[in-house]
Amino acid sequence: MSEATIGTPSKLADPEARRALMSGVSPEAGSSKPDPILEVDHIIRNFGGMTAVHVDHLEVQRGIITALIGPNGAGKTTFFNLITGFDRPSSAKTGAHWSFEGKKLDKTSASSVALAGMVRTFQLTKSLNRMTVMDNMMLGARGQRGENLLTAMFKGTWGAQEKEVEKKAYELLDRFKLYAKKDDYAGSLSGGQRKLLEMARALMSDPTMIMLDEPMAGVNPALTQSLLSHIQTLRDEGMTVLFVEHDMHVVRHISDWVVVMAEGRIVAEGPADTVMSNPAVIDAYLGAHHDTDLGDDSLLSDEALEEMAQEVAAEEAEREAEEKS
Ligand SMILES: Nc1ncnc2c1ncn2[C@@H]1O[C@H](COP(=O)(O)OP(=O)(O)OP(=O)(O)O)[C@@H](O)[C@H]1O
Repeated sequence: MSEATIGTPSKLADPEARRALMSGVSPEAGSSKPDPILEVDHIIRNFGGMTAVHVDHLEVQRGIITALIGPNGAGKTTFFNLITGFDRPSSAKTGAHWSFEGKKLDKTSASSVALAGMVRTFQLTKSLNRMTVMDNMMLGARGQRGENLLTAMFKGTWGAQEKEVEKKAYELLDRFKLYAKKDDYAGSLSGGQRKLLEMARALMSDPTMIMLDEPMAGVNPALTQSLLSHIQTLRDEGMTVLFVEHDMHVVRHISDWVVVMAEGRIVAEGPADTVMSNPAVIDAYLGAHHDTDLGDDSLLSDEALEEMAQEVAAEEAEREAEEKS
């Protein structure tokens, strides 16, 4: 089992080791993983008569970056909400189960999920915008593994604890290039800096797995590279990363494994290239009238365009021949 420790490289920092680890995994929805950190069974969420999520089985491999993709409305955010305890499955009483590090999380509150080591980033809300960067970081510690800290306050050991937490906050702000902004209001940060703060804040609780909901949304190109390398560094230090992202170039660039959702269900899994050429995945995106660029620029090559033109011409010729006969 690999431990996520800042600064210590994991054996999965080696791309070859990651490829070898996942090479035996079947690229099918719900496939078994060599060492799953998260296992989900029979999670269904209905809103009125509509089923937003219906996941029969999913395993997330420890120590790698897994992307959760799918067209708009596929159920990705609802699924994140369910497994992190921010929503309850409609199937709670009919067999919904999920476990993290082998520990059952059914019926668990969001704070207990975070306490177990699975944290998600949150967009900065209005009230968080009105707080300083440093206060946001301190809240990260309180909101996540806060019980210990609150107990410490009452026991009078708060001072020592707070210093330790402050030290960690400074280290993370330094690492995410936000130290100079520590006394600024979070609301004054740029889109990319806010994403960095969301990530840094989530790390205050020393998670084993971090869940990122669209980490690149609203980030300018200059900071995109920095965010991507932060995510890769976390993985290289042993953390498990699960992220939702619409930008397929980003998905192809950093994912070790991709899980595809459509209409609430997992429809495919596998390495990015395999998944994005899977007809079921292309259908899911086209069926959702989604004009997402699947990030494969070769699809736009002259040869590909020529091939498409030839196919169209052949179909037309066939139709004309049928009409004449
Ligand atoms: N609280 C709610 N009440 C009713 N319907 C909801 C609610 N939350 C989500 N839905 C519906 O559930 C479906 C899945 O939504 P969800 O936001 O999880 O999809 P998504 O894959 O995250 O989409 P996007 O990529 O656009 O963010 C959608 O049809 C959405 O309208």
